[in-house]
Amino acid sequence: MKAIMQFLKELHQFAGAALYRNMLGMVTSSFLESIGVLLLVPLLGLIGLVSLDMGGGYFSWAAGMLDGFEPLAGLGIVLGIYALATIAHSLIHRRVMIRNVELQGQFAKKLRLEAYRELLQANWPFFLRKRGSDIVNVLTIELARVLGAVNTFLQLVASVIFTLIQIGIAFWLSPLLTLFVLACGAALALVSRRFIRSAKQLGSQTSQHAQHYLAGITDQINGMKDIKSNTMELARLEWLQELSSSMLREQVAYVKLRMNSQFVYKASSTLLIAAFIFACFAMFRTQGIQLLTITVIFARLWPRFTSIQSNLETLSSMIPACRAVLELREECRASSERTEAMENTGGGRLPVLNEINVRNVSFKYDKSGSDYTLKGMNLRIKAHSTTAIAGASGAGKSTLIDLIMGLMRPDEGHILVDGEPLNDRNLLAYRRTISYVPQDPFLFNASIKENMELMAPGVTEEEIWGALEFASCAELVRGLPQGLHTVIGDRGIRLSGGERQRLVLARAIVRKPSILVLDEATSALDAENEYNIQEAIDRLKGSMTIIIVAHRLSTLRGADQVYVIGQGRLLEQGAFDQLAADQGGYFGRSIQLQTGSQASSF
Ligand SMILES: Nc1ncnc2c1ncn2[C@@H]1O[C@H](COP(=O)(O)OP(=O)(O)OP(=O)(O)O)[C@@H](O)[C@H]1O
Repeated sequence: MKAIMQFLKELHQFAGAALYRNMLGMVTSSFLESIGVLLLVPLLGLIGLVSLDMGGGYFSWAAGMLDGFEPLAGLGIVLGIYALATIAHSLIHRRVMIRNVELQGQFAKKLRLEAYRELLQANWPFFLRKRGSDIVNVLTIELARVLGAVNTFLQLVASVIFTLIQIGIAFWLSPLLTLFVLACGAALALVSRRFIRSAKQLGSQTSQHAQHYLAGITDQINGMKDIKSNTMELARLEWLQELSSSMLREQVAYVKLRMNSQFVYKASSTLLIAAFIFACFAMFRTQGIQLLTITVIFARLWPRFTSIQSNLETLSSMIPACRAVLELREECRASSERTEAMENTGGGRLPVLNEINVRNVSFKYDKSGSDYTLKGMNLRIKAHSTTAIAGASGAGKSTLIDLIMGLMRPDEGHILVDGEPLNDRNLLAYRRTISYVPQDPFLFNASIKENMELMAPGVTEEEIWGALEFASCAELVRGLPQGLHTVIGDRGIRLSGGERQRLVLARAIVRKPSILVLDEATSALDAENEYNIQEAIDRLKGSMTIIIVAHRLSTLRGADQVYVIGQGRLLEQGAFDQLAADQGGYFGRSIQLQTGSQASSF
C-alpha cells in the first residue's frame, strides 16, 4: 500500500485544492442522491399508503413537517424537493466526473513526463544494465496500471463517502438495525481480507507476465530474420503457447477471485435481508413503512460494501505495478548524471582547443569484480587532428570511446579536455560539441529533414544538402519519392545498411561538431562509397577533431596518429606508416592479413 500512497501523495501535491473541491462535490452529490430515499417516506405517507405517525423518529418528524399543509400542497413540496435534489445531483455529478477525468489526465501527463525525463537523465551505464523491453513495459503497461490504481482509489473514496452518508441516513431511520447491518458488514470484511491478499499476489503475476511477454516479443521481432532463416518458428511458438497458458490461468484465477468475493457479498446480503425482514415482522412487529425503508437502505448500502471490496481487490492487484514504476524512477534518480551544477551550465558548447588527454584511465563494467576492461590507458588526442583507434574485437575500443565522450566515468584516472577533467560543470557543454556515428546507425522514424533537424535545430535545407553531398548520399535522397521529406525507418522507406550509415554520417556533419567520432562508421559501405567518404573525411582534416575506430585498417590510413589496444591495454602507438611497417607488431601483422600484401602498398 506504501507504493500507492506515494502516488496519492504526488496527486495531492499536484492537484492541491482541486482534488478536495472534487471530493466535496462527490459528498454533496451523494447527499443529494440520498435525499430521494428520505423523501420516499413522506411521499408514501402523503399518498396514504402508510401511516407516518406510527413510525416514531424520522417518520414522526416527517409527519410533523407536513402537518400544516394541504395534502396536495404537501405532495407538491415533496416532489419539488425531489426534482430539485435530483437535478442538482446530476449537475454536480456531471461537473465532478469531467473534473475527475481532467485531473487524472493531467496527472497522467505529469507522471509520464517525469518518468521519461528521469529516464533521459540516467547515465549510460544504467542503460547498459537494464533490459530495454523492461523499461518499455514499465513506461507503458505498468504506468497505465498505476493510473488505473489512482482512478480506483478516487472511486473508493467516492464509495466510502457515499456509504458513510447512507449509514448516517440509515442511522436516523433505525439506529439499532443499522448497527446490526454494520456489524455484519465488518464481519464480512474480516473474512474477505483473504480475497485482497490473493488479488495482490495475482497482481504481481500479471506484472511478471507482462514483462516476459514484452521482452520475448521484442527480442523475437528484432531477431525475426534469425528465427526464419534458422527455422526456429516452432520453438518460438511453443514459448508463446506456454506463456499464454500461464497468462490465461492467472486471468481466470483473478476473475474467479472477483466472482467468489462478489458471490459471498451477494449471497450474504440476500440471506441477511430475508432474515431481517422475518425477524422484524415476526419478533419486533415492525411497521410496514419502516420495513420498506430499511429494505431500500439495505439494498443501497450493501452494493456499496461490495464495490468497496471490489475496489480494494483492484487496488491490491495494482500494487506491484506501482512498485515497479517507483523502482524504475528510483533507479533512474540513483543513476542520474544530471546535477544542479550541470543544469546551471546553460546551452553552451565546449570545443576542444588543444587536446583531449586520456590520463591513466582504468575502467571495469563490474564494479564489484577485479577484472578491468581498460587498464592504465594513456592517450593524447590533439585538437583538429585525426586519431585512429585499432585493436582486436573485444579489446575495449568502444569502451574507450564511451569514456572519451563522457558517457561513462573512469574508475581510475581522468579524461582531461584542455587540461580540465570532465566534470559536472563542463560535461554537457563538451558533449554538445560531439557528433557520434556508431556501427549500427539509428534513424528516427521521421522524414530525412526531421532527422537532420533533431540533431541540429534550425538547420537550413542548403546546409542539409551540403551534409548529404559530403556523405555521398545526396543522389540517393534526390531519388526518393519525396526527397528530403521522405519518411525513413520502420514505417517509411527502408534503407540498406550502407545507405543508413551514409545518412547518419550526414546527420553527424550537419551539427557542425568540434569532435567527430566514427565507431566502425563505414563498415557497411561498398568499396566505392567507402572511398568517397574516406575522401570526404580527409577533406575535413584540420577543421575538427576526428576519432575513428575501424577493423578495416586501410580506412585509417589518413590518420595523424594510431593507437592500438589489446585486452584493455595500450599496445602500440605511432603514425600509420610506421606501425604498418612493423611486421612484428599487431597493426603491421593485421594489415598484412587483411590485404595479403605489404603495408607499403597503402
Ligand atoms: N555493458 C557491458 N557490460 C559488461 N561487459 C561489457 C559491456 N560492454 C562491453 N563489455 C566487455 O568489455 C570488453 C570490451 O568491449 P568493447 O565493446 O569495448 O570492445 P571493442 O574493442 O569495441 O569490440 P568490437 O571491435 O568487437 O566492437 C569486452 O570483453 C566486452 O565483453
